[in-house]
Amino acid sequence: MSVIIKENEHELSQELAKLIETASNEAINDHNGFFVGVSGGSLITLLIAGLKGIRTDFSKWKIFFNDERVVPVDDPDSTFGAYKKDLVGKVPITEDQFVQIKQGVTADVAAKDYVQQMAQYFTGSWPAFDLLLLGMGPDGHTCSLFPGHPLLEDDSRWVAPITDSPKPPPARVTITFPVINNAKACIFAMWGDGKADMLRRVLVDKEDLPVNRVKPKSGKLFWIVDKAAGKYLKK
Ligand SMILES: O=C(O)[C@H](O)[C@@H](O)[C@H](O)[C@H](O)COP(=O)(O)O
Repeated sequence: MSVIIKENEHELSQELAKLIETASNEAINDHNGFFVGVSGGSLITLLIAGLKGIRTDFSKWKIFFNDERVVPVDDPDSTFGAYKKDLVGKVPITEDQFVQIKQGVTADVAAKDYVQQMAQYFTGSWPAFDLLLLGMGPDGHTCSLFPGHPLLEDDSRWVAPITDSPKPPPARVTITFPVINNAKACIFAMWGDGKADMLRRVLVDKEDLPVNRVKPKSGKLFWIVDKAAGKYLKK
């Protein structure tokens, strides 16, 4: 595991972009495609800032959602809606490169359908993402895997529905831990004072929180944070 502390949000977004560029170019050289999972929340801001400057063949990217809210695309809560509004057009990525959840169905149906969609790109018992870009919530959740929730133990399916998410909106779909830990690399990226306490609990106290269950078998796990978020971490 590597913990990288950058001076500010700008440097953090540049570092994140550099790691994404390397992962993308390696994947494209290896299998002519880059399969990346993205999260919602504040990560999008970092990606908008960083991705513009990277040199890679964006047309080879297929972008999946680590989790997605079961709402219409034009709802302000839709993660795809946010990427469509804020990222498409600013970097050479088109809408159809995103693997979207099925619209107008329950979380259960959307989760099953998402597995079918993923199965068009991955073989094997678990999908092997080239990279997962993860966020951490203030309670230590990642994707839509929340502390104390039974989904933390789900090891039977690639994508699970959740209808009682403590972070609104309640209905979502999320990849499960076996999928996360089968990824070739995982990156947590975050900034700001608001993340500092939880980062201490996670990385210093090593509490049993969902984010601490992210242990990719590949061993490639990065935490990239700014000085404010990392203020309790040793240099
Ligand atoms: O649906 C979501 O909300 C996200 O996918 C979620 O998993 C996010 O990564 C964390 O909640 C952190 O969000 P922030 O970075 O906005 O705190």
